[in-house]
Amino acid sequence: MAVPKKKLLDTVWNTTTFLLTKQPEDFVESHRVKIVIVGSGYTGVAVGIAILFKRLASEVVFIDADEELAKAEAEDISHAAAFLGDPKILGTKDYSMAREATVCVITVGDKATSEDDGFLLDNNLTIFKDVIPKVCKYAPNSILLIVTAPVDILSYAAMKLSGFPPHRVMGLGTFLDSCRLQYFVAQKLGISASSVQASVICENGPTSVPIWSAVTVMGIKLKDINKDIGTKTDPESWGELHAKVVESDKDLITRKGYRCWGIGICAAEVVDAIVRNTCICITLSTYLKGCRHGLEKDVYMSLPCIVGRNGVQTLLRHPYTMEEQELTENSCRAIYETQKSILHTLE
Ligand SMILES: NC(=O)c1ccc[n+]([C@@H]2O[C@H](COP(=O)([O-])OP(=O)(O)OC[C@H]3O[C@@H](n4cnc5c(N)ncnc54)[C@H](O)[C@@H]3O)[C@@H](O)[C@H]2O)c1
Repeated sequence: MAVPKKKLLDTVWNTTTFLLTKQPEDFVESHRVKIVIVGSGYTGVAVGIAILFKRLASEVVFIDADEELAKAEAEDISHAAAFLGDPKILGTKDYSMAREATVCVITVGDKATSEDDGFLLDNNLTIFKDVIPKVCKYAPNSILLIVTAPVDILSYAAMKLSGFPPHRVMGLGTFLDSCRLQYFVAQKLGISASSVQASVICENGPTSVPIWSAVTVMGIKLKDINKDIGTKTDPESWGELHAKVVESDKDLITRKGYRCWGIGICAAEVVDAIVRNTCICITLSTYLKGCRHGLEKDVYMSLPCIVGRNGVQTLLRHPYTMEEQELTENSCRAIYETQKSILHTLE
């Protein structure tokens, strides 16, 4: 309906009041899916982009101690928000912006580069002691997805520091390692990665365990064709592919200075499983109460998990071979050896 010219000129107005009958501040904010990403470095931004391209969130908040970085990254992406389903994208150092988040992805990390894993753990643990309580204060019902390395130890620390039930704290663990093994196996066979099922479990690190007994193509076990697959006596040296998986991060960092895309895409897949309650089965670092894997200690390590709206809903019971079971116990022990050095600081 046309507004009489006389009436408009008589009222105080600006372009917005002229164009819209209701002011933006009167709009009701209903049903938002807010995803918070703590850490706006290479990894955090890759996670954010992957989430946005999948249109999983109506709001993505980047939180970083370097507020200008977080704001600039959010703004850079926002300029093309029209092609991402018009989400709200914000950058801040203010943790109150995490309020009512569905998922909080933790990618904070110390900038210092050191070959010493103990140094990395100490520094990142100090950051976690600062960051995790703040996130949990404002997003007490969220699910925490830990990406920061060493991911198994820091997922355990995050569970302790948050006070969240273990099913709501998970680490990205060996999810990307499983994808990498799937990719390398597919390359060797000359077929597509999505036609191959492959998983790597336990530590996200050198003691990770490739489950060769369950590498399949259309249900056909490669182990039924080559009974020595992945072992030292394997004439086809499939085990080299696992070595490539373990070396992947180092290799990419040597060649391009950092790595972020694979991890970003995997993290978005987990967020997708939570937001849409898809109940997919993937290898994630999850809480294991003592005894389950031959060690009477509680640890976080990767196993095939069913993931949905409540986080890790359940675990898959897998019939591992004797050799795989033995390697699993070794890996579990290796994780606990590192974890025990920080236990007293978490009480
Ligand atoms: N599991 C994996 O496969 C995998 C893959 C990639 C990265 N990562 C891990 O993710 C982490 C981040 O890697 P990156 O390459 O993005 O590093 P990065 O240095 O680019 O980013 C880290 C960000 O954390 C921020 N930060 C540091 N301390 C903070 C604090 N107290 N509060 C808020 N923000 C803080 C920094 O300002 C920085 O922007 C590392 O621990 C890395 O090892 C793991």
